[in-house]
Amino acid sequence: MKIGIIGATGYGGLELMRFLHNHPEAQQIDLYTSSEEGTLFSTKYPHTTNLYDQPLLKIDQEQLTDYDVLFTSTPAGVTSRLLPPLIGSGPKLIDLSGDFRLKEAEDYEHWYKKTPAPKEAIEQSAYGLTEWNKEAIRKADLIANPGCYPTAVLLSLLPLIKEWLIDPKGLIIDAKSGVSGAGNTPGPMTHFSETNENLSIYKINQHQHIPEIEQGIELFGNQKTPVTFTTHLVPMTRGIMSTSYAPLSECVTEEKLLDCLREYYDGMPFIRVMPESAKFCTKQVYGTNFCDIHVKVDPRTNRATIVSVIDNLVKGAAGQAIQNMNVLFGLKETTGLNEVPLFI
Ligand SMILES: NC(=O)C1=CN([C@@H]2O[C@H](COP(=O)(O)OP(=O)(O)OC[C@H]3O[C@@H](n4cnc5c(N)ncnc54)[C@H](OP(=O)(O)O)[C@@H]3O)[C@@H](O)[C@H]2O)C=CC1
Ligand SMILES: CC(=O)N[C@@H](CCC(=O)OP(=O)(O)O)C(=O)O
Repeated sequence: MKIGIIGATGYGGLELMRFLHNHPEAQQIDLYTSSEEGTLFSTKYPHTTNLYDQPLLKIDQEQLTDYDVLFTSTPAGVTSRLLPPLIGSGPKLIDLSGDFRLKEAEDYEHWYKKTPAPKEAIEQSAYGLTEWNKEAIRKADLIANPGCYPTAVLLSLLPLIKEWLIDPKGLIIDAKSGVSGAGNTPGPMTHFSETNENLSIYKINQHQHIPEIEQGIELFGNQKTPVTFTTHLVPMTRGIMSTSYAPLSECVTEEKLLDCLREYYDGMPFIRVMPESAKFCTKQVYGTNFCDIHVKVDPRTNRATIVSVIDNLVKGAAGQAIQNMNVLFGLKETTGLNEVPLFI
């Protein structure tokens, strides 16, 4: 397979390369830049010496049709312009940004404060939450890879919402992310002296993933409701923990919730519904494409606490993107993604 990566110098791009390096079908990987044409990748990132000693290429729209797969891992607002002319021109397009995730262009404009992609392009894209949308992914030329937080949130809640075991109307989702979620451009929020030994809450009621989560609940859980979703920045590099507090439907027990999750995700290699005795933390999925889920019921309040963890850069970005590539090309979903978590 001939693969191109646009945004290769960013965190998502780095993770794509790390996994594609060991992917048996990846024969050629070209790396594109908008700002550092000609620079050797390994000069920019010395940890890739002898692995990626190749110059970064200038983005040339005509050359891009030459690939089997083109990954784009760029800031919001780039691919809404770059990709529409490429749809159906040859390569399968897998976009890690938020530009094609929201089916209503007005929602994108409202939450991202940017001009949306053309409506026809949005309609042609498939939302890449792999475990829930495989049929559409297989047929699509453009995959809108999900956001990191929505991946963790939706994977843990959708089976329970779909089966009416919890009531999404009373749902409160409390999520925390490591700093790499903000990408590789340093800013006031990610500066070491302001993140180290600190905990911040941010974008209260304004996070761009709120409409994506609500859309996922409607599309796959068949229920339309606004949700409360709040994000926090934790002084760690990788990882997302999503903790949801959900009112239970009548006579629902912890066992019933666990059975539902286990049944839905039976045979799905990256979803692990963890036993009660397990320790539960972000490091148990560090560097891998796993999403681990843990559930507890409080009979006193009749609420469930539903927790999930992912690595934001892997299942939340590059790993899920490669999982989608595997689905698109009829490969085993785990191809190139068989990592053991880096726990210590
Ligand atoms: N970090 C995360 O955990 C996750 C990120 N995402 C999304 O994935 C995308 C990439 O994120 P991330 O890798 O963290 O971001 P980074 O900021 O780390 O990297 C983005 C890269 O995009 C390239 N770029 C910037 N402007 C342009 C442009 N105009 N045209 C082409 N390329 C451009 C830059 O490389 P160069 O200057 O060399 O062109 C840069 O290295 C974002 O949309 C992000 O929201 C999604 C899920 C999780
Ligand atoms: C820690 C941190 O800042 N995380 C980012 C994740 C953004 C992201 O990856 O989302 P999009 O692709 O939808 O832009 C945030 O909360 O905005």
